[in-house]
Amino acid sequence: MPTGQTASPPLIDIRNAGVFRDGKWLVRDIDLELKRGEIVTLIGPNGSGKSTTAKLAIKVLKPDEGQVIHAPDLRIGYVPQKLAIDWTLPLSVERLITLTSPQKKRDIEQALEAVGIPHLAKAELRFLSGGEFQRALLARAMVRKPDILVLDEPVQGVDFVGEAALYELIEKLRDTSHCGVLLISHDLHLVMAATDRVICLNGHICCSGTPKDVAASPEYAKLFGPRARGSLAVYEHHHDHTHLPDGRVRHADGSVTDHCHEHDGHHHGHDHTQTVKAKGESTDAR
Ligand SMILES: Nc1ncnc2c1ncn2[C@@H]1O[C@H](COP(=O)(O)OP(=O)(O)OP(=O)(O)O)[C@@H](O)[C@H]1O
Repeated sequence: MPTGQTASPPLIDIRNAGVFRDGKWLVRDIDLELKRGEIVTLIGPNGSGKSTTAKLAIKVLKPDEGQVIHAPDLRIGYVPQKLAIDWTLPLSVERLITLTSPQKKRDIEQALEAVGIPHLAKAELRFLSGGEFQRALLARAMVRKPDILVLDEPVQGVDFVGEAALYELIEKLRDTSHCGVLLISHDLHLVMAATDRVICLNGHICCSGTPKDVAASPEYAKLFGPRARGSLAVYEHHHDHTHLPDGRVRHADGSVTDHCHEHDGHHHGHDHTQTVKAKGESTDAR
């Protein structure tokens, strides 16, 4: 069972859903479950229906066939792809968080603390870096204490190092608040290793599975062609040993023992050294 996932019913259950607009199906045959503590990432080329699927998931769009079922009283934190903001007007981070609904000062402080920008409460949005701005948007979503966090391209305008840091933050938010996370990755670039499931869209679900499975799947390779080689990178923390499902421990040198070695450092999920594996290098995705 993936990290943090419980046997509870899904928070969101999309069954065989489709959206029909202007005489065509934008997406069709979408099946997707999101449980508490799970991270699901949607990937796919431009126009493949990622945002449409996310909007379907949060009921901003109604399915024209199939159904979308939410757990009772589901609270959603949504970080949209674009925000309609008049950038000529001064707008502080604090104000962004309270724009659509008032929030307690303590809750705002906690949300900013959780995303690592407690010092930027009064800062003007237009002067923030890309990474700081995305964190402000995350704080705005987290202040509502959501059951699920839906992030439509949370790393836009962020450089590679910042991107890895943001993925690490999202993983941490999932761990501390135990919410479910639906993540849309518009650039086929970096998929968080903490992702339990990747769903590759192309108007329908082209393939799905763990990041490694998807990177190695022929459907994925067919969809992205030569770009697939090395372009799906999986962001991973470096672990010097891994706990196997049967309780044994696999070490960095490949050996397997019943217990950790005395000198073993970090357990799975606690080492923040960053490594990135380009899956195309080790698979024959092409
Ligand atoms: N309301 C709408 N009416 C008609 N067509 C739409 C509507 N919304 C989206 N589309 C079309 O549906 C397709 C899927 O759009 P969507 O925004 O879901 O794709 P996406 O995978 O998120 O793309 P991108 O990576 O470019 O953001 C696109 O061809 C888009 O032009």
